[in-house]
Amino acid sequence: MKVLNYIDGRWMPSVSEQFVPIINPANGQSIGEVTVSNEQDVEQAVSAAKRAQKAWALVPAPKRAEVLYKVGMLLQERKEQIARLLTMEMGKVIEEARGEVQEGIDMAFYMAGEGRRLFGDTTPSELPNKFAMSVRAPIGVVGLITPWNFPIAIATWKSFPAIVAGNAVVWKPALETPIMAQQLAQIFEQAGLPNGVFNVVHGRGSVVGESFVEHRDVKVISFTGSNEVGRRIAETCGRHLKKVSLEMGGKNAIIVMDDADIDLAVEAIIWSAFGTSGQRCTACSRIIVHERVRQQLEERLLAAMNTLTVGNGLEEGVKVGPVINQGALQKIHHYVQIGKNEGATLLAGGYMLQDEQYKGGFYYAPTLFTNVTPEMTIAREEIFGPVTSIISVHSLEEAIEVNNSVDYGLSSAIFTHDIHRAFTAMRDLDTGIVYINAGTTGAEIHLPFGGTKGTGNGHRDSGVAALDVFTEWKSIYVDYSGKLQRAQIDV
Ligand SMILES: NC(=O)c1ccc[n+]([C@@H]2O[C@H](COP(=O)([O-])OP(=O)(O)OC[C@H]3O[C@@H](n4cnc5c(N)ncnc54)[C@H](O)[C@@H]3O)[C@@H](O)[C@H]2O)c1
Ligand SMILES: O=C[C@H](O)CS(=O)(=O)O
Repeated sequence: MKVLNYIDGRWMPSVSEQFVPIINPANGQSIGEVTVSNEQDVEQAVSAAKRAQKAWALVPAPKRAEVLYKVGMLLQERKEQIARLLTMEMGKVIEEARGEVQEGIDMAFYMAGEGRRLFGDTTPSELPNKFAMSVRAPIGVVGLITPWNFPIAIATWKSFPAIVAGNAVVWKPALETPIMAQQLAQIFEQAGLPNGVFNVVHGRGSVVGESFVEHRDVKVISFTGSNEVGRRIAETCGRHLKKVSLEMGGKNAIIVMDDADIDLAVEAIIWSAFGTSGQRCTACSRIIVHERVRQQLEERLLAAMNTLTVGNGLEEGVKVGPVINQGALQKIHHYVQIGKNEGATLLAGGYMLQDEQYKGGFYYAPTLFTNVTPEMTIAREEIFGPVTSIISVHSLEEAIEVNNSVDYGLSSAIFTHDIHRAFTAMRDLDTGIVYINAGTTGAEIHLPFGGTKGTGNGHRDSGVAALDVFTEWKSIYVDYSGKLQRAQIDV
């Protein structure tokens, strides 16, 4: 499989003529190659988008939405095929891959509906016979930069609202997962989106990403990825006074109170900590447990972890797939070493899986630490792998304080049957997403998605809030009095 750029409705290799292999993390084998672009390709894509956007913005929003309905139907038709490719390219197990494609389908229909709403406001004027309103106007060319862990869902969270609002898109997907970008571009092509409204440029962040962050005709950057890269992008956008939406890492926690349903909490922890091999921004990487139920939780958690099968995500019964590449494997293991050196107790895992059945792939055993303190590195930094840590507390107040003590603020959860505790946690947990009696993962696409503190810069993906990123408010006054009326003049 050869993955090319998609620019102005045409499939083309980069002018660089360079390709790199696409690696299946389950076995280390190449499943194709992808073109590696440079600044010239970006220039071409941005000019195409700029030309196309002018006409696209004039198409009425309900008509723009019709393309998204078609996109939703095509995604639905190809759900299984795309999900299988997603597992081969990124490694997540097939049931999760199907779930990710479903997120894209849901987002298509949801955002298509927004084409018939795209609400503005009417507001009474201060003056007689004068009408005042505000409308959402498209911004122009928007640049999307996305990670490899949700290579299709996150692209739909961003591109669908951008397009329905009348913008044109230039997208730089992660170089690890270009096949998903190709699938989405093919679907837009087949759905009849006019040429140039949706463009994909593959390449390295430091070249392609930076060059369109710097580009004067790209008016908005919507980025999802690591904190380090997000901060760099924000600095550049700041210099150019460019609007930027950042969705970055997390250090999410599940709080288990002494009145919790422990079996339910264990089920949620298993799913949130080890699903997608812990490579979710919302992954549960801290378990903050009331000391009275700590031992019970540890025992049941270990029992549940023993039932987890690690392997190729396409195989029946596999619950935990590989991590994305060798670099990720080394980074995860490094954090495990730090955890041990800083005095945490390793209860399970802590090693790479290298038996014959895992040959060539990038597999890490689901790992559980206990006796972790909030100051330890493994309790503060994003590991992005199947590693989670138990921190013991003595009260709800302490649990909330520990939850809030990290630099990130994406998702948190509490297990309790006490309505006072649940509502107090809902109010005081300093994260963009709070779950009561559910794990930290599993966001629904019609609610805003994003976080506080180091997780972002106040914008949100998903839900109607996504439209705030891709539109600008325009206030309009219509004076039908037939005379010049002046506001702000005292007569
Ligand atoms: N908050 C969220 O919504 C959310 C969702 C998923 C993943 N994430 C985060 O993403 C991270 C994992 O993804 P990753 O490893 O792909 O992140 P990353 O930051 O390394 O890369 C993200 C994207 O940025 C590009 N990039 C890299 N350097 C760049 C530069 N200098 N200029 C412009 N673009 C550049 C990459 O090529 C890629 O497309 C984790 O930190 C995870 O928490 C956040
Ligand atoms: O990052 C994308 C995921 O869908 C978010 S969640 O883990 O499902 O909440």
